[in-house]
Amino acid sequence: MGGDRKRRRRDGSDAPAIHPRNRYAAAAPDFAALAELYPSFRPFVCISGRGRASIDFTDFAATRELTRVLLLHDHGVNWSNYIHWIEDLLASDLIPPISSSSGRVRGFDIGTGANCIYPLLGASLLGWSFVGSDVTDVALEWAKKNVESNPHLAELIEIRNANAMSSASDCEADGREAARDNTSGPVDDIAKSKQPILVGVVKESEIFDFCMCNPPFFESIEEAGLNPRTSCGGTTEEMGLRRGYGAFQVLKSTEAFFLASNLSCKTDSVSFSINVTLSDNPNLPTMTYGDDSASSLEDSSAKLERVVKGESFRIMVFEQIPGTLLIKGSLLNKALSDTFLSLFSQLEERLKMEFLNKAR
Ligand SMILES: C[S@@+](CC[C@H](N)C(=O)[O-])C[C@H]1O[C@@H](n2cnc3c(N)ncnc32)[C@H](O)[C@@H]1O
Repeated sequence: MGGDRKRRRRDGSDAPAIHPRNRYAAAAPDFAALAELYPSFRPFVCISGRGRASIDFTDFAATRELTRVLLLHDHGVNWSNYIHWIEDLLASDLIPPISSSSGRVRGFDIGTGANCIYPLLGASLLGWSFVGSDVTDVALEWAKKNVESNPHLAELIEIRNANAMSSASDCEADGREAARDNTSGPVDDIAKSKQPILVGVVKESEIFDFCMCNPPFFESIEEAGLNPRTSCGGTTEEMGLRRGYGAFQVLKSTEAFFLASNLSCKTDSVSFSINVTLSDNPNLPTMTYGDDSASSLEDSSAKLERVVKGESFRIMVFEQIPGTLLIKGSLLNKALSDTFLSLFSQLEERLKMEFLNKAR
């Protein structure tokens, strides 16, 4: 069974081909084996006349349990816990019931991310409807694509650009304000510069049963790096390198970037990670990329002269969800925080230039 296979629908059209890197491209999930392993899934599995184990895909409870065991078994994730905790809260006396006109639970996911994971899970596991907001173009674009590629859930999920919504409502508010009083008062710069979260993003008269959010949100990679116990992911994790570029290509480009800076790299192509060691007496970086990056690499070489020996940081490339590669840097030596942040942001620029520009 190859990844190029195309199934014919009953109406004669081609069903969308399964992506070749989809974990089920070569072999569909083994329902019998899953039933052996997960007793909760067993009642939904039936054996056809030809001895094939399957489930009734029109049964909501069966598809819900299948989603849960596949996420757990094949992806090692219990993402659905978050959704089930909300489910428990809604069923408890802590939150008064809200009767929406549709009778459907409706949630607001602040910062839904490129994966849009919670709206997708909430809609598929429990039939809830969602508004998922975000502020970065890449997250918004991929969240929409992820919703569109699940047409059975698309009706239930709306993706909202928090920036666009709130600037529209700011304009309206400013207009109203100006009409009332055309002597403008002092502007609160801090409030203006903050990104909107709910005000202006939630529409007037909209009602939600709950609002959820999976922080942290960082303004910049520097801010993310302020906590020495966190790996330097933040906005970079949402960089979203597109399909068509494998993790291996990105790993190799990352390695080339560090080698060009005369840094020593230990690349592990099994775990898709690179351990980078800064020398205490580095040579000037050799330029392999365009002249435009010369000054920034020279800056970093000046910084390198002040640094210490030993493995300094680790870069990992991984695919968190199909279609989005994440590049994560972890600082191994706290003393190198400045150098790490500087090199990591140069790497981010480099990879964006190489992979995002090509993909446009
Ligand atoms: C840690 S990620 C969470 C992604 C996803 N919800 C998850 O749990 O995997 C945080 C997300 O919040 C977004 N974000 C940051 N500030 C925001 C704001 N003011 N409103 C909406 N989204 C925001 C970021 O762009 C990022 O996609």
